[in-house]
Amino acid sequence: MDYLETTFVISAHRLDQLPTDELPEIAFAGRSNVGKSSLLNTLLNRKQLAKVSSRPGKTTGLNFFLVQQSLYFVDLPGYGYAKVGKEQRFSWGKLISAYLETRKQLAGVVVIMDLRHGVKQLDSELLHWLRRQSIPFLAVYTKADKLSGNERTRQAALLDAGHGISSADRVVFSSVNRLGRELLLEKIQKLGEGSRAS
Ligand SMILES: Nc1nc2c(ncn2[C@@H]2O[C@H](COP(=O)(O)OP(=O)(O)OP(=O)(O)O)[C@@H](O)[C@H]2O)c(=O)[nH]1
Ligand SMILES: [Mg+2]
Repeated sequence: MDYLETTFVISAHRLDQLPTDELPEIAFAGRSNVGKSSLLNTLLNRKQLAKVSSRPGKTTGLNFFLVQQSLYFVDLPGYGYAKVGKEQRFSWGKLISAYLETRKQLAGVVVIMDLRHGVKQLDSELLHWLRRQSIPFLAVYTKADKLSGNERTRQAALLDAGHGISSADRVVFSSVNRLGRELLLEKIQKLGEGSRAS
């Protein structure tokens, strides 16, 4: 799957701005600066469709991309970035959790983590919460280009064990060399087919 027809639809800052057509949605979540927007661009084969920045806190709304006229990819603001004001952090958090909690069309969440880092508290909390809510998810360990083959295997095993994730439910990925892109697209398609709305 190389070219995916995609259009940017809306950057929503309130739930009443979300699309009303009831297509399934796949949300992309993770710590600030982990590479969510880069991953979306890599999946969609577009350079700067989702805005990328080396400074954390780039994505601020729920950004909806319509893919192949059939589902939405939703780029979420990152969590865990200390330098945005408390108030802004709180309102993002509220928006994201309200969205994840109430959205019927949400088919699943792709949870993106940095392959170089160990288990992070906020990622653990999100994964626990998704399990409790019975929201299907996929884990992605990104920035794999920064590690050698051996280190990749070791780090992936550490994250699997730390988060209780089976190797079939995660993808080792890189937006720089596109490692894992095909596998992730396949898994996302499966996630979309199990939509809560259908
Ligand atoms: N080496 C490497 N760098 C990456 C990769 N993915 C993202 N980056 C870099 O990481 C930084 C953050 O990328 P973004 O895609 O903006 O991250 P984000 O998670 O969307 O960030 P927020 O929207 O601020 O939460 C940028 O400098 C990217 O170029 C990757 O796979 N490998
Ligand atoms: Mg972003």
